[in-house]
Amino acid sequence: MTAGPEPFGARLRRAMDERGPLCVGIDPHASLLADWGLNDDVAGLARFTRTVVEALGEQVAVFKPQSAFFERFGSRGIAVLETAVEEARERGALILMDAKRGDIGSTMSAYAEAFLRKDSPLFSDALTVSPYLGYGSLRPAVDMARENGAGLFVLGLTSNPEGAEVQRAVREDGRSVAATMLGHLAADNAGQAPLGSFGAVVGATLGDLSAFDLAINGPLLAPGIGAQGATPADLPTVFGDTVRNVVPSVSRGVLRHGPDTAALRAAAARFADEVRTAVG
Ligand SMILES: O=C(O)c1cc(=O)[nH]c(=O)n1[C@@H]1O[C@H](COP(=O)(O)O)[C@@H](O)[C@H]1O
Repeated sequence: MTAGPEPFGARLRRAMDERGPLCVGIDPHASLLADWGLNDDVAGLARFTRTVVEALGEQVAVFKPQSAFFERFGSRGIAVLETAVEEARERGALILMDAKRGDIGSTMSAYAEAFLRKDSPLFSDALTVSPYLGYGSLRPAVDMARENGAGLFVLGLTSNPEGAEVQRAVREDGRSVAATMLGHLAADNAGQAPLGSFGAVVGATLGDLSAFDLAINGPLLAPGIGAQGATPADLPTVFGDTVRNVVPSVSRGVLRHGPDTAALRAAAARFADEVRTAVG
């Protein structure tokens, strides 16, 4: 029997150990393009993206390109994204595609083919997905991820205040929706070592979450650091004992230091140092 691809969770753990756990989001907002002296067009998008990948591709564990900022330029924007995925991989960074997909199971398998099948042009190490059509609707993506050594990050407790009305809603059995999603993730990660491949997105902005069991044996993506007001020092309060599984994510907080390569590297290094100090 031939061994399958190395699971995402194992690859992520190694990258976090070697490079530190920081994830830098590639979010080419029109306002950032302007601040960098670039036009809000495909050439500006390509220049911005290449600069970030070249500056940080050998420094950070994970890049999280935000698909919408590429999609807004149509097929030529997607081509820039494909190139970025390839160039980031050459530099050893993992790609978490932030496309927040979620649909009925039969359509979910098409999304899974687009992002999680090894021979797809947009094959990513992991994908953000929304479980709000029911966790079971994500099954084709879970299966495709397993087959291809990829992973998922499921929206659990998001960093924005509006998320609470759905995620903290309490079900008939007394459990919140978010707690239910975390339970499904723990089941999908059961028995995996050193870390499961199915993560939750849990905002670093949320304060004490001790009411939730975050011990899902999988990674916890923590956006909200930097522009949304959270800092690495908040991580122990939010994540408690699970803080070692946290992948802190920063987009604008790093990107606003560009286009100077040295300044981008220094900004990412500062966040990484603060994370190391906070997490130990
Ligand atoms: O899934 C995400 O990445 C995500 C989930 C969440 O709860 N909150 C959140 O801000 N994000 C994403 O994380 C990034 C945050 O960007 P900054 O606020 O610029 O660091 C954006 O790409 C958001 O879409």
